[in-house]
Amino acid sequence: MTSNNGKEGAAVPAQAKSSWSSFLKSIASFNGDLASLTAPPFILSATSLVEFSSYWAEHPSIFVAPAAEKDPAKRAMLVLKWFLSTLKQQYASRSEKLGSEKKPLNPFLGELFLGKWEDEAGTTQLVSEQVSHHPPVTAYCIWNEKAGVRLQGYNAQKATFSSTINVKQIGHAILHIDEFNEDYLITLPSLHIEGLITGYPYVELNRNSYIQSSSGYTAKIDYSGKGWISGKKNTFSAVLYPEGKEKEPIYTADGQWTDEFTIKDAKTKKVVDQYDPKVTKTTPLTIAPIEEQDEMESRRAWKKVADAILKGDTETAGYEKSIIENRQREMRKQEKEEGREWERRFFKRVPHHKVFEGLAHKLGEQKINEELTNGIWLFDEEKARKALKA
Ligand SMILES: CC(C)CCC[C@@H](C)[C@H]1CC[C@H]2[C@@H]3[C@@H](O)C=C4C[C@@H](O)CC[C@]4(C)[C@H]3CC[C@]12C
Repeated sequence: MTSNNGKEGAAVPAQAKSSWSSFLKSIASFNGDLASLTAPPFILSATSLVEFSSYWAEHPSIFVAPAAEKDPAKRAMLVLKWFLSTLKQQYASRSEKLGSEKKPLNPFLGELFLGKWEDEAGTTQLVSEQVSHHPPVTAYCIWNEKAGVRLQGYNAQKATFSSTINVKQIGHAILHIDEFNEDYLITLPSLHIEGLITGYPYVELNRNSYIQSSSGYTAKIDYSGKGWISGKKNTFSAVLYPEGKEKEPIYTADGQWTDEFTIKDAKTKKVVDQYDPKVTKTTPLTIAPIEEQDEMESRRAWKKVADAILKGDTETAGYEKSIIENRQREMRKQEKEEGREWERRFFKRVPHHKVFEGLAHKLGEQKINEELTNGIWLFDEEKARKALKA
């Protein structure tokens, strides 16, 4: 049950087999907080969940492409294309790289992941910050100044166990395009873990998710997987239609989010765009060398833990992790004594988010459940300017 690079059926060491079956027994009764899940060492990842925000823009050219499109319907189609192109990074990149999905490191309050992508799209910047620890919430902002495109959002996860681990994502993302003063609300799909029995877990997305634009277009993405009888892994089918007219689609998109997909004109059935992850390479994210990073930056803060996990040294990983956790406990105690709260570096809590509320209403979504995300989080440009200058 060590990584087998996706080749199932390889010999599994007896010790790993028995710790995996005890793990399976333990998750049947866990309480919904993924952070509290004690996974066997071989399923632990050396990467913190705060890094996952970068999956939104590993193809910067696709991320900024809608800003150059004058036609609003085509623009909405390009936003859908970008969203679909992020799914493989978000939900399958670990199983592809490591042979199976792994349990990420649980970020501490204030943990940061900062970087930028430099390529033909210019500079695209990323800030990701753990804005809450109980419940765990990550907020992020990704922007490309030249193109005038900005994505911001935050998310938490709530897990339940019923045959497998089922995860509901709480939160949303909003893409803003300056040129057209346009916003797109992106809802986050729920997911479940497949392959728990075989010991090579991977993510499958559930039901559907939406993209609602302020310009009056809705995209609905339906997810399906490999059934008992038919169907392929990681399949989706999407429609883009004028708001309220689901039966009158303008574009359709079909394929596998881990593989190729095609976008067609719904009337003429002509292919208008295609995407193949094997052809469209990702741009690597540039981050500061560890020694130049702030002490709150993820790779610097977790270095000793990550090194130990990669070496398979569980004892040292546990010891180094407890140093971080104890320091965090001390900080919270001190803040409580001083009657203050930890100051977030890039985000602020707001009472309402009008853009979200307006677009969510069009989708018939309920209000934001603030309790589940410890508030409504917005990128604070003022704070960011100061923090990035420092
Ligand atoms: C593998 C298993 C045995 C342990 C459980 C791991 C569990 C905590 C992981 C597994 C998949 C993770 C999802 C991941 O697929 C992608 C995303 C998208 C990203 O934008 C936000 C985080 C999220 C939802 C991860 C959360 C942690 C999950 C559920």
